[in-house]
Amino acid sequence: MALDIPASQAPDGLSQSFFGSRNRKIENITVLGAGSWGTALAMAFARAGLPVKLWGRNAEHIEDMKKDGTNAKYIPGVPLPDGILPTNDILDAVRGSDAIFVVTPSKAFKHVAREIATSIRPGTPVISCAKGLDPHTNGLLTTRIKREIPQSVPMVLTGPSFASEVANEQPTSVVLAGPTQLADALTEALATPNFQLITETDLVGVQVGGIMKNVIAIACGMADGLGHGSNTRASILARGLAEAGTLAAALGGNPVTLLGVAGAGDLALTCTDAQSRNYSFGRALADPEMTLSANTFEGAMSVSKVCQLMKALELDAEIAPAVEKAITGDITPAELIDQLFACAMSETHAELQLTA
Ligand SMILES: NC(=O)C1=CN([C@@H]2O[C@H](COP(=O)(O)OP(=O)(O)OC[C@H]3O[C@@H](n4cnc5c(N)ncnc54)[C@H](O)[C@@H]3O)[C@@H](O)[C@H]2O)C=CC1
Ligand SMILES: O=C(CO)COP(=O)(O)O
Repeated sequence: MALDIPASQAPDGLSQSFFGSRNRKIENITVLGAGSWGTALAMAFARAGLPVKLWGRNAEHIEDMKKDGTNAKYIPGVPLPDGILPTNDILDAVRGSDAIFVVTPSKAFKHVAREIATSIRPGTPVISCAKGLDPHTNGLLTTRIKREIPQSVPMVLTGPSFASEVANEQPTSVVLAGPTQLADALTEALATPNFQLITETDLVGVQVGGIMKNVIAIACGMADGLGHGSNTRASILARGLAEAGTLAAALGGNPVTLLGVAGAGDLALTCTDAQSRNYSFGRALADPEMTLSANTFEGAMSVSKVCQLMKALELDAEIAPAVEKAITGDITPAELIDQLFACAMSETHAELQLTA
């Protein structure tokens, strides 16, 4: 297995080159991926007053969006604000862009990054908004961005943010991680009272928070689907936070980051709310009568990769391996709960270690 572990911070020089001698500002935005999260983000950015090109791969879907003035498939009932230009031409979408948000599922990152690589200006922020691992390497998505588009500045947008709530202007805070000067400039351009951006420099910690909350939410969904109580769910959630902390530290991130919006915040959201597709996926494993309408389950896609990564890093893990086994059918959801509550918790797992 190829291990591809990051530090992924852009060299200072590149983010400096964004501002450069022509004093570039954030004046236009590109969003790649016209699913639920891409569309909700495009709406938030357009409400901040910036023109947004919203690219989707399906030409018919894009034509429907232009005709109807809404994304009926993913965000029904919410009109697209002025300033959003849906397009099916990915190169036109990224050419001349000041910031590119990649909002496809993780599995598409390599292909999308390769397609746009030669059309990106040096120093342009390319911001991962997905919450999974690169399936080709088990590495972080910022590492993939850097590899495919070396002249770009990889960044991350993550945190507790159901797309439909952002689209409906519910007050929301997300984290924007990357070099400080660029993160500040993007925050100034994009934040509104109902869509706040918190800047952060720990690219590794925030990505691990987003990846792991999806895996832990599947376990919480199983517990709830079996009819267990809030105690059970809270225990899995807290132990999942610790498991995420060990992974973040091993990859060079700071476990303290996991206590913030992009860790504990997103876990609290995803592990307790039926709006979450990952939580619902777990519930459906425990309750075969339940049907699922969505089809993006990042936690289910990434759990085996997370397990391989943790094994390669010689980390103890309880929840991710149990979730993997429950998905492959090696254990039942009831056995998952038995396993998690039978195993004696080591000190590392009992507490989130607060030093990197
Ligand atoms: N929906 C949400 O509330 C949030 C989602 N996210 C993350 O955003 C990412 C995208 O999720 P959603 O937009 O929710 O999924 P979605 O299922 O609503 O939409 C996915 C979009 O990606 C497109 N797509 C799929 N495969 C592709 C490929 N190979 N190339 C190009 N486009 C492709 C689909 O056509 C669709 O437009 C995921 O990593 C998810 O974890 C993060 C925060 C919130
Ligand atoms: O990431 C999300 C909210 O922060 C969305 O979670 P799901 O992918 O589980 O729906």
